Amino acid sequence: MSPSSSTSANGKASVSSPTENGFIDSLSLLNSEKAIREIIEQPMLPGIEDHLVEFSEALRTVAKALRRVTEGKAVAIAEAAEWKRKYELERDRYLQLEQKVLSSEGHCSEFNVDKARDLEEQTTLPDENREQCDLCSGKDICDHQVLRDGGLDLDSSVAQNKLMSKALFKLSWYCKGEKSDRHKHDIVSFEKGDITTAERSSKQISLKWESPPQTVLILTKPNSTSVRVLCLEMVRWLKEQKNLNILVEPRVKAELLAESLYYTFVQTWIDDNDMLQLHTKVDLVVTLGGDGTVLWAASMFKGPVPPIVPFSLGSLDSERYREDLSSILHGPISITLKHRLQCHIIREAAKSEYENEGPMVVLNEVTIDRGISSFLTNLECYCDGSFVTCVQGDGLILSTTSGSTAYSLAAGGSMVHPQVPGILFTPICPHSLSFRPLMLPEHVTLRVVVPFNSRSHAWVSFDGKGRKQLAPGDALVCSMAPWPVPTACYVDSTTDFLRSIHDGLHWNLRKTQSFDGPHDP
Ligand SMILES: NC(=O)c1ccc[n+]([C@@H]2O[C@H](COP(=O)([O-])OP(=O)(O)OC[C@H]3O[C@@H](n4cnc5c(N)ncnc54)[C@H](O)[C@@H]3O)[C@@H](O)[C@H]2O)c1
Ligand SMILES: Nc1ncnc2c1ncn2[C@@H]1O[C@H](COP(=O)(O)OP(=O)(O)OP(=O)(O)O)[C@@H](O)[C@H]1O
Repeated sequence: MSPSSSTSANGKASVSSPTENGFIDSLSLLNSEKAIREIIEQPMLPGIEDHLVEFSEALRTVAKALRRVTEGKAVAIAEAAEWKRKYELERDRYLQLEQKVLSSEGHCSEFNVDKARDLEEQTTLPDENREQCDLCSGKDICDHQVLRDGGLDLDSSVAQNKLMSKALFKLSWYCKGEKSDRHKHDIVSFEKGDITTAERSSKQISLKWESPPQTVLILTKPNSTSVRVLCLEMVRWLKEQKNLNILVEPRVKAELLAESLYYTFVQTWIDDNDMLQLHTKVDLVVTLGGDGTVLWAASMFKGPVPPIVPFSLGSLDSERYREDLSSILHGPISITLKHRLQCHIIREAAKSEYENEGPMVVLNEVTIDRGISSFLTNLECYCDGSFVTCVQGDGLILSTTSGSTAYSLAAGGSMVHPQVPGILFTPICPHSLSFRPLMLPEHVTLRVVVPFNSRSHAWVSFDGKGRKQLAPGDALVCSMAPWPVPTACYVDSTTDFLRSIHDGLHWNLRKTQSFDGPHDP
């Protein structure tokens, strides 16, 4: 039997002989256990601890740098999308200009509504019959060629007797009865050393159709009998009186067909990819339901959104839909451009940028909260790279101004007119007496990070939906989306806003003080 060995606190090995006593095996075991404990407890070799600290700090710096790069990429992707949008707008404007030039040169001089209708019929002919165009002899570009039916794979059982091209419209800004085609931003001038700001730019926006709208998407709140009845009526009226293409969700198409085979003309889409093309086809979206249905409608358009006409059952008179829709289809329409936020989730554990998530686009707000965890959230917030604060409480709401009357309001945020561009920064039940809500300008990028020392995960939700978990090290990056939601007004944006806070929220409702009683002398 070989001698057993153990290591003492000073690191030297001690050797016991098996002949020393009969308990040698258990003794050596006890000795080795003690030795291991001593090794664990003894201080490290001088310098090693410092090296380890340095090494872990270096690793953390590298991780931070990598995360910054990924976040930078997310912002760059959002910027690229914005540039693409600008390019497409510019290209469309150029094509329209070209069309105008051709018209003035006599190529398409008789391009009017009737001609456009004739043209629609021609374009439904097979390709070989479409070579010659009456208006431009097939040589030049007309609107109908640029915009004619593209990717959307509409229900093939439906006879499409009309061309699905987008109606053109123009926006103009009004102020005190004056009209202007250009949206004047606040410009600071300093003529002769005096600083002045230009005319206020917050004006009522008016949308004027340049060609008649042809396709209406109707979205309805599910499981509501009054909504279903109104939808049946409205679809029939829009088809028979206005001769429009009608699109509905697959669920609604099934409901309509279950009601009557009369509704076979109603169109729908087949899969989610088709849904992504809707913005290229739809001229107008009508929602039948409440605010949640408007949020649903906006969520269907990740990019540009067609004008939305909300019919709120219960609160507004849906009986008047014929007059309201007639005047909207004729135009001009007063609209509110409701801003949206775009969000990306940057995962700490992501091995490549493709594992990050986004953009998610919200009309009301993005909320980061503690979910089912009973611990305080611990959220580090940065605005364009500057540290804002650490939110310790139930969570944080980043809200648009049109969402300021929703969850942000319930958490103590201000109500803000929807045409004010900005991002509301509203804590949820902060565990501090001095945490007041903030409002930041629309051009900032906000970053909310769950720090590594957070006791729990956080949860993020988008307009109250699509909950996702944020692990320590994960970040949410949020900025203003380039695609607002144009919403038709009943009167104008200010009157509608005030009406919604009076009627919907009973803002500052108080019994009027009686006249009798003490008066100032
Ligand atoms: N404590 C709260 O107030 C609270 C809590 C969770 C969610 N919400 C809100 O609910 C929204 C989701 O709405 P939903 O309809 O899918 O859920 P929901 O059916 O639970 O409706 C929530 C309520 O919020 C109202 N609402 C939604 N957007 C509004 C807005 N911009 N202005 C005024 N009121 C608004 C709706 O009319 C509805 O009454 C979220 O975006 C969030 O703002 C509020
Ligand atoms: N077309 C739809 N498909 C699926 N879900 C929808 C659709 N339209 C609305 N919803 C969902 O139904 C819920 C209720 O909708 P909505 O807010 O319109 O009704 P409401 O709560 O009765 O209205 P109010 O705003 O008056 O309280 C929302 O969560 C919304 O996301």
